Amino acid sequence: MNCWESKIPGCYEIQLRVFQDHRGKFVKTFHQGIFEDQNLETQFSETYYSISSKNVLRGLHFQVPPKDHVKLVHCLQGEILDAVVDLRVGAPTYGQYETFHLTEDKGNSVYIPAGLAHGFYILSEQAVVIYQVSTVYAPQYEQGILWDSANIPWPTDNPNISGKDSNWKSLSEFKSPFVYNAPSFV
Ligand SMILES: Cc1cn([C@H]2C[C@H](O)[C@@H](COP(=O)(O)OP(=O)(O)O[C@H]3O[C@@H](C)C(=O)[C@@H](O)[C@H]3O)O2)c(=O)[nH]c1=O
Repeated sequence: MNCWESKIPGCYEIQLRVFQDHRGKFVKTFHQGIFEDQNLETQFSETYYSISSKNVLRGLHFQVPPKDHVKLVHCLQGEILDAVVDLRVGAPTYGQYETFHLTEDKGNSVYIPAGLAHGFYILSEQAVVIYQVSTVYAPQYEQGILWDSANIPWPTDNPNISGKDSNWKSLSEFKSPFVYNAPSFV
């Protein structure tokens, strides 16, 4: 497993090892020891997946404190444009986005620290996206920002989105409760 920090501190792209043979593929998406070695969260509380068709956009979502959480996102089937926006007040990248091209073929994941909004757009005919999150789903703490309010270069202006996702506040209207804790070095 290789891990690269993106321009957003604490947000990583992870390249998994893909074993391929005449039967197909074998990919391990999480290994406690390796995550500990990289100082990444290892206590995940829930795992879930969604199946979406082309042109669907889900997001941009997050849970606010005290139910905020780390997300580990992996595209099991198909191809997505994954995006995060830094909502941590005081972060050097506050308000900025980063995108990742997650595909079944590459076998890559995104590790998203608490305090980032997350969403993705489906590039393939269908995509299956699986997540691990470090706190359980708490609908009363679930919030979002409008998908097109953070300058993310989505491939379309007219994605297929849920009613809920069309009604979030824009990034500029959102009062962030997240505070950036810079990593401390001894
Ligand atoms: C996220 C979630 C949803 N649900 C329910 C609520 C609803 O009835 C149904 C679909 O929920 P949503 O419309 O919120 O699903 P979706 O828009 O796919 O939400 C997901 O979007 C991406 C971008 C993320 O980052 C995820 O963490 C999650 O927020 O599933 C749960 O029961 N548990 C959960 O953890």
